[in-house]
Amino acid sequence: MDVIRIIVAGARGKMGSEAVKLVQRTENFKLVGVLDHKDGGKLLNDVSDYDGEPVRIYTDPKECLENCPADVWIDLTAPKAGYHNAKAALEYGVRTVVGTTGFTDAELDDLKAVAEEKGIGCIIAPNFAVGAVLMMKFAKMAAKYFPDVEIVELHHDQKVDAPSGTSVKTAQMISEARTKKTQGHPNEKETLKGARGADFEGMHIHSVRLPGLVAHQEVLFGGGGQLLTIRHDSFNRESFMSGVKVAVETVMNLDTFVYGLENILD
Ligand SMILES: NC(=O)C1=CN([C@@H]2O[C@H](COP(=O)(O)OP(=O)(O)OC[C@H]3O[C@@H](n4cnc5c(N)ncnc54)[C@H](OP(=O)(O)O)[C@@H]3O)[C@@H](O)[C@H]2O)C=CC1
Ligand SMILES: O=C(O)C1=N[C@H](C(=O)O)C[C@H](O)C1
Repeated sequence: MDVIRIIVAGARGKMGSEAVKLVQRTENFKLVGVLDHKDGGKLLNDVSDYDGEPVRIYTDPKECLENCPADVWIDLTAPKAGYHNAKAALEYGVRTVVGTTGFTDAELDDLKAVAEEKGIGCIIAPNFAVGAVLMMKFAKMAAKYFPDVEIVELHHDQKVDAPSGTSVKTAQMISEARTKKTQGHPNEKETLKGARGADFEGMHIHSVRLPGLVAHQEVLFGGGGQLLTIRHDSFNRESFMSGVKVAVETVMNLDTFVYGLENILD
């Protein structure tokens, strides 16, 4: 098996530190550099419990790419940073696996254009947990029969983007199967702004942020006298790592842009 050289961006964060552990324990993955906000110039070993071969922390993506020859850039940072990092990596000819959420449609289109122009793989997955991918697929199946749907996503209170990337992806997948419909009473009025949540093509997305939570989502379908609830819970960040591993392995054989893990799972 060929060794896959990997840079992890956001390596000191909640997801990035799990990704570093994943790279460390996977036989043919090799950590060659990391990017983060803090401790630029130091070794990761000096500021975390990483005990693999020493790797340097960079704060500038281009400098990181120039100094750390890599096959794959894993990005787990923050909305704006994730976009700029992924673009820099693709322009440098490095394949990308992006878990960062909160991109605009224009940013996604731009990353797709750069990946296609360069002819290299780029996987953007708003959720790497296999259960969450199944939740989205089941929701799409149900939407054919139940056009009335509300999405409730619940996350820890350190999350900066709302609604979550997963809830937006869920709404996009549902809209592929759902007959367009504006839900609720036609004369509905909010007496408190935001009471009905975000509006995605007439579907509503509600974002809950509370300490103690990790990542959770319910998709509620209502029909005459019945309610179908599809729910997924991630109780820890380890739950995302098998998806990250599959994405890294798959991106090595891709020469195009993929949005959503469901497009690469069997
Ligand atoms: N696709 C998926 O399955 C999942 C995706 N996510 C997404 O992954 C991202 C990271 O989540 P999480 O780990 O919880 O967040 P954290 O805030 O814990 O980690 C983000 C890390 O990136 C660093 N960072 C932020 N901005 C920059 C920048 N401009 N340059 C360099 N480093 C930067 C942060 O540093 P500092 O703290 O110093 O700012 C931090 O170390 C989010 O977008 C989240 O939505 C999360 C879970 C699952
Ligand atoms: O920030 C998080 O934690 C998560 N972000 C992703 C999202 O926005 O959907 C994936 C997962 O829900 C955890």
